[in-house]
Amino acid sequence: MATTTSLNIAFIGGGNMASALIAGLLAKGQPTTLLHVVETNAEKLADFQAKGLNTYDANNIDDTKHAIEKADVVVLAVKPQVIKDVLLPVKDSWGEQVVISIAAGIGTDSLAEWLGPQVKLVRAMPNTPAMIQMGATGLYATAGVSEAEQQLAQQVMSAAGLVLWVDDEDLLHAVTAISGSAPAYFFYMLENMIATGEKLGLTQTQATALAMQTALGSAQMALTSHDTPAELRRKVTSPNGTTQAAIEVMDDKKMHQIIADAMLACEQRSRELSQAFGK
Ligand SMILES: NC(=O)C1=CN([C@@H]2O[C@H](COP(=O)(O)OP(=O)(O)OC[C@H]3O[C@@H](n4cnc5c(N)ncnc54)[C@H](OP(=O)(O)O)[C@@H]3O)[C@@H](O)[C@H]2O)C=CC1
Ligand SMILES: O=C(O)[C@@H]1CCC=N1
Repeated sequence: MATTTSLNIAFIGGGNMASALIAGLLAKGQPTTLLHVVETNAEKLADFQAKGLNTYDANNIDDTKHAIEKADVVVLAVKPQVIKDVLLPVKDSWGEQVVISIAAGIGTDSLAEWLGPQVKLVRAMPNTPAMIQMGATGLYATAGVSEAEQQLAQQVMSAAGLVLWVDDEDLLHAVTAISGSAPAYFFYMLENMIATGEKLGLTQTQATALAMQTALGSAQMALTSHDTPAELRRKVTSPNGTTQAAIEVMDDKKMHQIIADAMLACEQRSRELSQAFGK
């Protein structure tokens, strides 16, 4: 089977998530000459062109079709709000390409209607740490996608980090809540820890270095330890000590409930996007 480095991969939409995935692919050795980006934004196109990628003006339907025709794999990386309008004008352009949609919420029933039922369709929910090959991606393949085509999609997305298949499309809403959107939860925690560190007298540089190294160390420890996160937490928490004082505030303010509510809101919003912008 072809490796990603011999595949033509086209991105329709060259924004934040496409840029993160492209960075992952480039780091894995994907030649720029085999990467294609279709975008409306001239500045973004110029940036990709300066890096040696092939670029196409999305305002020109023929240009978009040209990119699709060249590609073995096409990643749909536009906002859920516009994906239908992007796909319908190029419905007659699809051949053997494996199409990977990363649009949050938009179901394969809608996508198949806009692409045509013959298209080999995979949905993915990646996250932005893809940029440093530390991403986590949930994947779902529709019935018509062969084992080899699934492997192809997996190769493309695994350039970004961990990939994990779900066999029920509905679970992609949960994947969005636990990993797709979740880098933002951790960044939010870091932002606020750093701000409070400064209020406690540390410089911004000191607070940033200490908070970030602690996030990295904790994640690495949780990944490599035989202990569960709950056990690791207990090992930091001396009876009646400093950590207990902090955790008691989190418990009193029902932080566990805040985390659960936030993830449920995320999952629910993904379902709403599916209703609002699906067929
Ligand atoms: N960001 C994230 O962490 C994640 C995002 N996703 C999904 O990825 C998709 C993209 O999100 P994100 O990268 O954040 O969004 P961005 O807005 O950064 O990227 C979308 C890009 O598509 C461009 N665009 C708009 N219309 C068209 C068109 N007709 N043809 C081609 N390109 C067009 C936009 O240009 P312009 O700026 O000019 O409008 C923009 O550059 C979404 O569907 C989102 O749900 C999934 C997982 C994680
Ligand atoms: O916020 C969003 O809608 C996108 C999908 C997952 C992460 N970002």
